[in-house]
Amino acid sequence: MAMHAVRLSPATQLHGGISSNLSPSNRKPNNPIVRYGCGSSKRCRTVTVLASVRENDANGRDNSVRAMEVKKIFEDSPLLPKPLSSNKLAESVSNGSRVRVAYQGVRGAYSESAAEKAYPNCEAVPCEEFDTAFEAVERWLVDRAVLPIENSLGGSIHRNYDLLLRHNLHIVGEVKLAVRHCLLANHGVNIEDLRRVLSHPQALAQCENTLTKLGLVREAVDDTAGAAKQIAFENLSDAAAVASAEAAKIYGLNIVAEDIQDDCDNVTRFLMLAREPIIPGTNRLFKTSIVFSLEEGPGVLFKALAVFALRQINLTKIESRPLRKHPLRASGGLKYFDYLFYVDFEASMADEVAQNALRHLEEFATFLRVLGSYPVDTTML
Ligand SMILES: O=C(O)C(=O)C[C@]1(C(=O)O)C=C[C@@H](O)C=C1
Repeated sequence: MAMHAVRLSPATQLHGGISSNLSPSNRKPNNPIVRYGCGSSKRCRTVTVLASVRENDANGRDNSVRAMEVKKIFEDSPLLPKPLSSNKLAESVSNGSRVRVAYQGVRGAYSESAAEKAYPNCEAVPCEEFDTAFEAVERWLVDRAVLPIENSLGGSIHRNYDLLLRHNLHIVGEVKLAVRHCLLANHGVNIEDLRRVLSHPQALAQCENTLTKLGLVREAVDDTAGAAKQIAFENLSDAAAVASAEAAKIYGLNIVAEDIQDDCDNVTRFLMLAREPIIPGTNRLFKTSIVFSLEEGPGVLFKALAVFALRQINLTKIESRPLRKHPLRASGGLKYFDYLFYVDFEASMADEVAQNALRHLEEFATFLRVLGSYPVDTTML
């Protein structure tokens, strides 16, 4: 069979709107339809792409040509927006009608789902780096940024704690997302063919047991959907991606294993960030996130945490990070590591008891900043 040109079909579809002109009878068996688009959002358009690529692979024809053509489809498609990079931020133009939410990764990343859960109907804007997502908010190009901060299996996403401090955005909400990982490979690739697995380090950590059983060599990439895209782009036959079922749809991959995370209860918590804080309320359950540093000495952390215990305020999270601007402190001829403590507690800044606790903490903290006071996501409790 000759290599068919891979082309974008004019049959561009609008979900729930303009219908496709590609009837099932047009679909010749040697012209399988690969769909690139999102299936979850009703407003999202789906481009139908005619491609003969699978047959060509099976017949051992030139895979590099196939890979280049598939790559071109992705690059040309206006429906898979290129992630923003810091030097291309100005290219991000708003149509003005929907909340724009920046996330790190490419289409199909869990962060995109988190943005959609927090702001249904939002325009999710992919960014190459977390810094770009922050910058996009700071420069008024988008309204919000979404940031994964911790996972029930993999733990804290440390770098993102550091970013919270480096930038001056406010936490205005949180979202907890059930993360169900799949192993995605190109069609025709079996689980026994796999040698390598690509994904975000957090996702790899969350599937540690399964990946070890399968004896796969881990390769870290920027995000789960980016891994899926790479598998498809490069038409890899010895590698799979750990990513979502949604990413499989978008990048035309096959799900070779489902629910591969080490525990079925796998939840990632994301933070929503904005230029302005929200006005904290008392009408529902609120949480407040703070960061502080302390002098060195016996019992200082105990004293700091006691300001909450004394007032019956529940702590939900504590994380320590190096104080990077001043990582070492000399005292009594010794050098100590210097830390920042990030604490989340269950109270609103509108509660007097929370204000009193922070006033008390200020008495001995060398630095204190409130990162945000925001409603608790109770949908997963
Ligand atoms: O790579 C993605 O899809 C992301 O959205 C990032 C991320 C993370 O940083 O934790 C989000 C959710 C999952 O825990 C795995 C990866």
